[in-house]
Amino acid sequence: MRYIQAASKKKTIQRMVEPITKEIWWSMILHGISGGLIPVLSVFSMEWITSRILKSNVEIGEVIKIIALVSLGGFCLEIIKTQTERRTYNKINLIRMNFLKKLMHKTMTMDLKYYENPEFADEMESCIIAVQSNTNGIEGIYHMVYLLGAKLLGAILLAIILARINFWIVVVIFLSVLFTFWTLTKISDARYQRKEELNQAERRNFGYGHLTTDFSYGKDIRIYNFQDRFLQSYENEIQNLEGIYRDLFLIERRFSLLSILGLVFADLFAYYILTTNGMLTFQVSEFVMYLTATSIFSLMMNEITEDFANVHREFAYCKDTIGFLDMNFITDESDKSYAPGTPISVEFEHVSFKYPNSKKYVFEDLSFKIEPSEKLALVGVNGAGKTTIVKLLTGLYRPTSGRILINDIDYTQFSIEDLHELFGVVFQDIEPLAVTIKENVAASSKDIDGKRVEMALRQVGLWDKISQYEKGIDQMLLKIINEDGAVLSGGENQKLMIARALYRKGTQMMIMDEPTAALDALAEEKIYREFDQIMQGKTSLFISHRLASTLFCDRILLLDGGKVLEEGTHDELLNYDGLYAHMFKTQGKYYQEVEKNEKQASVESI
Ligand SMILES: Nc1ncnc2c1ncn2[C@@H]1O[C@H](COP(=O)(O)OP(=O)(O)OP(=O)(O)O)[C@@H](O)[C@H]1O
Repeated sequence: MRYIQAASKKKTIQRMVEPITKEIWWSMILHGISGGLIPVLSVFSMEWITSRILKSNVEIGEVIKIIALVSLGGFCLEIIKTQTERRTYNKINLIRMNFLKKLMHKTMTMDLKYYENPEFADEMESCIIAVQSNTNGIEGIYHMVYLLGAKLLGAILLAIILARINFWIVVVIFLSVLFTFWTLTKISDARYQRKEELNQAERRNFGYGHLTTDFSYGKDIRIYNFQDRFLQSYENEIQNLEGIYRDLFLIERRFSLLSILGLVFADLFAYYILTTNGMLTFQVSEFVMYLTATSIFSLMMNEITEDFANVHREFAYCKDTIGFLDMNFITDESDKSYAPGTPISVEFEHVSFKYPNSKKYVFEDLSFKIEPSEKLALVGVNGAGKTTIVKLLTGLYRPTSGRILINDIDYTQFSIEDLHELFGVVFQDIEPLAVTIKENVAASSKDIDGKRVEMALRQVGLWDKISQYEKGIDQMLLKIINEDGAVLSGGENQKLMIARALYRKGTQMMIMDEPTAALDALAEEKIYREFDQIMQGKTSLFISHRLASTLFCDRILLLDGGKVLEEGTHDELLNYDGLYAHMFKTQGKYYQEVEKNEKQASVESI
């Protein structure tokens, strides 16, 4: 793998043993002893019962007594075995959930450059596989190892019994089992080697499933007839997966045939020795006992082999998960705190940047400064790099070269938490979370100041709407988790996100990336009018395609070809008569025409 390094065997075992509590260990011992004695009891009971039945003067009462005692013993052992297993099942499940929690934390805190990288996502899939199921991965191994104790003890005791007839029976069965283990590991190794291909195919399959079931794509799929296109692509994905599975199946078929041959040979050998040696030396009851012991031993050894092979298979994924959890995916981590308490200045100093998987630079040698409390508008054509500037400024990505300074200090010196605390950001692709309105605004579930939530909602003009809900700011949003959740419109969501940026106490700079794109003209006009009050004197960066909306800003930067092409106030740039003036006039003409058409339409309708 390129990004994630699997942990060593030793470290993986260490990490997996750490969370096992004393209670689980004791349960395992109790389960192992009770489960291990059951097959031995069955084997001896055959001898006890047969010898009584074959006596010339059969005493039915005695036979029934033995059957009753054996059944009672078996019942007690079975109860201990199943009860200990049941009680421990949930505890093992919790261990897996804790691993999953750590993985979720890692995923949510790692640098965005990993999160946005599909190659990384494919590698991460192997780590997720190990924590998302009860029967596979980490939890699967715990369950299998837990159950193995009983099987191993049973097999050892039976091996001791069988070794009394002929030591070679045990040796041959053991060798055949080793051979089966080898074949099974070959099969699982083949699968593991193709895991990235499989993950990639599964990710794309999931992607198509998501596309067709996520209702936000529903309208476009129907209107633009994407159905055939998606079904065709999905068909290709099925064929791709089928190809991989076919290759794996061929390997599986070859090795499983070999393993079956090994097992048949071992069984034939054991029964041969038993019949040739045993029939001459043993009584019938002993013979029955050894016959039963041989078949149970052979079955148990097969089960044990399969369990070991499964543990071997799943362990490979666990090594990836532990490796992932132990690795650091946060760059330039500093624990130095920083809380200036006043509006900040921001400076890009000869910054060059390209995305990790890309050869093309978005900027080369970009320099500009935003003074404390200054309101700067950033404009430019699509793809000019405006959002990338926000990602760099907020530390979601770091410059490839050059420095970003906050209050003249290199921002890599501050802890990422403190850096994030400085910014109230509203991105263009906004999505509220499926929690209450107040949690959405406060971005927290604890210590929420209801008054501040209300004030922020009033400032963005959303209070009238929210106060109409019976539960007010305690109303849940979205229907994914709560079917009574409220669904806000695109513009209302955008207002909610602005309210979130305003709520934060530590915010010293407001960043608005197309914050009004989904707002209606009245709401947009109101927000601009009240922008000074909304921004509360904070340093502000405002990105918008509607150039008229930049009028209230102190300065405008026009970004083009990875450089600052023009810079100045709105009037200065109009006088300069460059690209900004051209864009503004074109937009102005468009808006004037729309306005003219609307007026004409209303006159005609009268
Ligand atoms: N995660 C990414 N990986 C690789 N390239 C990216 C990534 N995100 C953006 N880009 C590329 O970086 C360039 C700048 O993108 P950015 O989103 O910053 O532009 P923008 O000016 O905000 O565009 P718009 O006005 O359309 O929102 C684009 O060429 C885009 O394709």
